[in-house]
Amino acid sequence: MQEKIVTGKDIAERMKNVKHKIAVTSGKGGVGKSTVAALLAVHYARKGYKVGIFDADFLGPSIPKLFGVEDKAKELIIRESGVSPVYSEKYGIKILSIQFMLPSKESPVIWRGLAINTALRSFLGSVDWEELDYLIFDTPPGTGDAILTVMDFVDLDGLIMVTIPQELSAQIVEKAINMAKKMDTDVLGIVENMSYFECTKCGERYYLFGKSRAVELARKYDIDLIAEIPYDMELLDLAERGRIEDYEVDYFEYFYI
Ligand SMILES: Nc1ncnc2c1ncn2[C@@H]1O[C@H](COP(=O)(O)OP(=O)(O)OP(=O)(O)O)[C@@H](O)[C@H]1O
Repeated sequence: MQEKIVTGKDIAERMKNVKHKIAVTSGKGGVGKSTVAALLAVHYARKGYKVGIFDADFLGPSIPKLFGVEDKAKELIIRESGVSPVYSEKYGIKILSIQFMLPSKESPVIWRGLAINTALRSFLGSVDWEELDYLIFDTPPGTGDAILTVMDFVDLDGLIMVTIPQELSAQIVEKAINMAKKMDTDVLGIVENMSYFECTKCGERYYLFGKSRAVELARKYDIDLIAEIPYDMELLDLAERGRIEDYEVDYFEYFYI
């Protein structure tokens, strides 16, 4: 049987009842991009909006783990009309991840290039989100195929760039900002993660990774610095236990989209 090729029109049809679409990306891997995408989704969900997360991070899909829904793949409902996402426990955030398509959570994803592009398009064209106020895309780090495909096929409100206070991370974010410009996609803001660690006993701040370039980047490109998130053991603990929805601090209080 020949597989149907998903077109931009099919994807636009899927997205037509999604009001806002925001992609979260980063320069380097492991800087907390998925965590930021999850916290943004929780922020909107707490305000009563209908929210979805599309985990398009083919290299390290971690959204299901953050929300404790790794074992819910079997609950995915595949109908003629499309794939229905699973729901997070506390706020009913709709979640779809590449991880749900893997035989086990330890399975690596070894697709690349064209295969990533094709698989991503096929997902984008088959998920039945119904109505959403916000759809957050967690994309792989860097300026690779997945983010380009998302920018090509989805009419995004824009990108949020996540960085840490490290020269290499800032450099790659700068590249990503320039890529977004070339693709005519707005950068909604920069989030600096793991900015500092605050001692819970004496309140002193330690700048673990050194000098921040987030403020400089924000100024240079006239982009908002949305948040500076500290290294927080409670956040780490909740993330590890799949309870990110229980983390109470809201770093997006002053972010309006
Ligand atoms: N502010 C923070 N405080 C403490 N731990 C954090 C913080 N942000 C992220 N982490 C932890 O750091 C690790 C990496 O975070 P995360 O998976 O969100 O990064 P990522 O950039 O999405 O990684 P990848 O490149 O694999 O997609 C996770 O264990 C996460 O719980």
